[in-house]
Amino acid sequence: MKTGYLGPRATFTDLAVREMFPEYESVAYTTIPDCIDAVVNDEIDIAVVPLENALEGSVNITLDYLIHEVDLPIRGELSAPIRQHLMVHPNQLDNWKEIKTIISHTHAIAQCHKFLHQELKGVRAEGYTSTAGAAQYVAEHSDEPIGAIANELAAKEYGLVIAKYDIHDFDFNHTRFIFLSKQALNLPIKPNYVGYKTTLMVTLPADHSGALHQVLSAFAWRKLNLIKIESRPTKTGLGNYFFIVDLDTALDDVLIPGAIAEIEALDCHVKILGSYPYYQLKK
Ligand SMILES: O=C(O)C(=O)C[C@]1(C(=O)O)C=C[C@@H](O)C=C1
Repeated sequence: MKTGYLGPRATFTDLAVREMFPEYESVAYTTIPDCIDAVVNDEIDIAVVPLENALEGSVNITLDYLIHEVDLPIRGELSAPIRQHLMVHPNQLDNWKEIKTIISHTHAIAQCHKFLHQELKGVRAEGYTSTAGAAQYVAEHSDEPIGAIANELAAKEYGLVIAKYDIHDFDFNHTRFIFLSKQALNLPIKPNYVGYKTTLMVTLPADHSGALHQVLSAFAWRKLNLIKIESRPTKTGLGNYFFIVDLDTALDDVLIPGAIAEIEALDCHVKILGSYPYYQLKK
C-alpha cells in the first residue's frame, strides 16, 4: 500500500501519515488536490489530507475538492495536536527579531496571528505550499532575513533553529486529517481510537421555508448526535449553500437510512461522504 501527503517531508500531514501508516511507503505532493488526484489515478492507495483546524476552521480546499471534483469516500480520521514554532537559518538566529518576511502554509500563519501582530509587527507573512516547504525554502536562502512557521521535525529535517517555540495563539490547537481511499481500510484498533463518525452532505431545496429545521429534526427525534454542521457554497450562485453534517456514530441499517429517507422526502439531496473510525492524539 502507498500513502500520499502534502509534502515535502516533515509537514504536519507527513506526521499524521507516520502515526497512522508507519509501515507503508509514502509519497509527497505539492498540493492537496495533487494528492487527492493521485488516489483517483491509482498512483497511491490512500491520501491523507487536512480537513479542519481547531483555531482556523475548515481547510476549504480539501472540503471543496472532495465535494466538487472527486468522488472518494472518507475512510478514517486522525485528530492531532499542532505546535507551531518560528524557525530561522542558524545564520539569522542572533537577529531573528529583524526578519522581514515569514513564510508558511496560510492555515499555519492564521493560527499564529496574535503572535505575529504582537511580537513581529510589520513583518510580512507570506503563504507557501506547506509549513515544511517554507522551512526548506528558508534553509536554502541562508542570507535572507526570513523565517518559517513549522513543526520541530521540519526544523531538524532542514537544519533550521527554533527562535520561538509554541507561537500558536491558543493552547488547544488540533487539526483533523482524513484518509481518502477507493478501498476499505483495515484500520487498527489503537489506544487512540475514539469511535465512529458518519459524514453527510445535505443540499436543501431552494426557497423552502423551515427546510433546515426539518432536516435537523430528522436527526434530533432519532437521537442521532450531530458533532458538526457547516455550510459551504454550492458555487452555483450567491446564497446557495449545502451543509456538511457529522454524526457521532457509524452508518447503521435503521436510524441513519431512516433519517436520510425522511430528509430526501423534503426534496433535499443527501450524499454519504463516509462512515469511518476516528483517532485522537492527545498532547
Ligand atoms: O503545511 C502543513 O504542514 C500541513 O500539513 C497543512 C496544514 C493545514 O492545511 O492545515 C496541516 C496542519 C496545520 O493545521 C497547518 C497546515
